Amino acid sequence: MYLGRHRRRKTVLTIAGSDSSGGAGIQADLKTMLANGVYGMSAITALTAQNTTGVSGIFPVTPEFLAMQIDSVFSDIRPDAVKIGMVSSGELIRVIAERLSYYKAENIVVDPVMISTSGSRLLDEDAVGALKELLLPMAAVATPNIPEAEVLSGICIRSSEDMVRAAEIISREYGCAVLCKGGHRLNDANDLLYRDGGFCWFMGRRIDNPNTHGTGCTLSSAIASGLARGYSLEQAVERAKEYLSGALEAMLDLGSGSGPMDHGFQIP
Ligand SMILES: Nc1ncnc2c1ncn2[C@@H]1O[C@H](COP(=O)(O)OP(=O)(O)O)[C@@H](O)[C@H]1O
Ligand SMILES: Cc1ncc(COP(=O)(O)OP(=O)(O)O)c(N)n1
Repeated sequence: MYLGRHRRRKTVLTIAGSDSSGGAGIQADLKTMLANGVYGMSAITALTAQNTTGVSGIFPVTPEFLAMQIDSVFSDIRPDAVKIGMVSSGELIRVIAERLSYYKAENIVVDPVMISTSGSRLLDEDAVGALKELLLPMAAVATPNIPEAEVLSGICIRSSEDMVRAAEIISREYGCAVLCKGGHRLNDANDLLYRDGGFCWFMGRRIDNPNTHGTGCTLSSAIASGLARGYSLEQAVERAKEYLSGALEAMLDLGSGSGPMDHGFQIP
């Protein structure tokens, strides 16, 4: 029965790879978006065959088909934020940059995914250059983990001071805010946000859970959801870390490798 009432939700587009095991990539992004109160949409850059033990194959879409997906979304339901995850080639990155600048996309969160937890390389050499040159300058925030921040800044990170220095180099070079994630450190889960020449720490509680597949995808999608809903970057990061900690604390245990988190932990 039509009651004449219309609801509007904020919308987020994820441009990323599909993870057949559902813990990272597009699948993690859409679950995170639902749990964070936004309507999620997707443009798939590649299919991956993977599970908790590793990635056995990557099958990229053509540049034309990626453009078609982005056009289909923007021409109908304009996203309030865009999250970019795994993009395996420079050619696909160029398509994304061109289409997003054509549509003047806002609130772009770039997760510069390079290597999976299981150690598989998820992008080629040419893609790193294109990512730096084309995607980082469009980002409201980039969210490298420590190994990715090392590649992007060209310095070795061994301490929290190094995290600040790396984030500063990336931010100055590419003109975006940088959240350097500390999940790869052993004793804490503190992330560093560098923006406009200043920085602040987001102190996380370290959760003793070996199942961390997809933490980066989840965090960046939750940040994009917060930005779409009108939160400041700092508020969006704070809320995203809270959500991620809850998903880790739920202690889901699936698969024989590093398993996924419980994205639906708030659902009874
Ligand atoms: N064991 C953990 N306990 C709590 N937070 C964690 C843990 N591992 C990672 N995180 C958090 O997950 C997010 C993703 O970080 P990280 O694992 O470094 O990225 P990636 O998944 O891209 O490698 C960060 O906010 C980080 O602090
Ligand atoms: C399709 C796909 N995209 C991204 C990743 C990597 O996920 P991420 O959350 O950045 O990293 P980990 O927490 O798994 O290290 C992936 N595996 N697959």
